[in-house]
Amino acid sequence: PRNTDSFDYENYHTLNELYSFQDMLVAENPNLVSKLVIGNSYEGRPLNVLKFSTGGTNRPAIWIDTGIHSREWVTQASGTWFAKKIVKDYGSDPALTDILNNMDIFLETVTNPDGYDYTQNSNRMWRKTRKPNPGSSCVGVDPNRNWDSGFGEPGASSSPCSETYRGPSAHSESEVKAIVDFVVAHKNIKAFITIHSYSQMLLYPFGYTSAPSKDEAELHSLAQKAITDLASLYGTRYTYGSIIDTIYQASGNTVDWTYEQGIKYSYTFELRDTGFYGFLLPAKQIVPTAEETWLALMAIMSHTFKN
Ligand SMILES: O=C(CO)C[C@@H](Cc1ccccc1)C(=O)O
Ligand SMILES: [Zn+2]
Repeated sequence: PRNTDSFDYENYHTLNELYSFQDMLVAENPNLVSKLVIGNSYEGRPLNVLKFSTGGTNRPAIWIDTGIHSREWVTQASGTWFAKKIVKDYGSDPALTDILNNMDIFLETVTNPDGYDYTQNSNRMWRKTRKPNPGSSCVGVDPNRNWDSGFGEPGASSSPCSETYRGPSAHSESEVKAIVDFVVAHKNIKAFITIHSYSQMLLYPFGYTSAPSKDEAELHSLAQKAITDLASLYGTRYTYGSIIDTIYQASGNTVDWTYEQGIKYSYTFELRDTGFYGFLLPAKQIVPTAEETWLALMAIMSHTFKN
């Protein structure tokens, strides 16, 4: 595709196509979009983050990532659609314009590039990172168990061959450490949204413990509002609640850590579907999924801005 208008949002793309989309979007919108490289993957690929900013210095910010689990292809595709949506709506949608006149948005669309490349070329069902594990023939760490929050407690595996292997230590994976370092250095992130598929759920901390978060009531009611907005478009129904209550116990997960860093509005999305296609969601569902999810993201971003 020659530009982001002719990019085919209704299909899945190679890693190179997703990276070139990022560069095209920046080139087309130099006053709104820039690209940060926050680190490198194990295999040496840049970890690119799109920054949407209308000025200021270290403004309060919203973080969104997609594709931390590489096989969840509708998420990287949706993240790409979100990037274009932000550019299209700034200046025309009052709510988004208001947000971007006061806050920055950071969007990492390919959060596990090594894994994504592997799903494209070797194993479509790959989930983890691609770093070899010393003393094991099994490769990779689950990047949603590698965070320093309840790390190593029940809800993750100590076996390198497990899909939920937590890794040898917290933040051992460069793809995770890069985000940790970014969050710690930025100090002004107000919402952190990490996007997975599938199950159609909107989840908030905690996953490692059944103890409710201090903000449970607010996170619950905001989640309810967000999934109601989501459902208004195509009737897609989500469940919602704390991670441990709604899906299962999971330690060392992303939003438990971001919440414990003080980022109150920490959410994990599980996009379409509920298992009929699962990770192999047909490409024709990409745009409808992205459109409905955007409504939920706007609910969370607007609430974050107002609070
Ligand atoms: O990958 C999954 C499919 O997206 C399910 C997620 C469920 C989960 C979501 C949020 C926090 C911890 C776990 C996972 O096991 O890491
Ligand atoms: Zn996942």
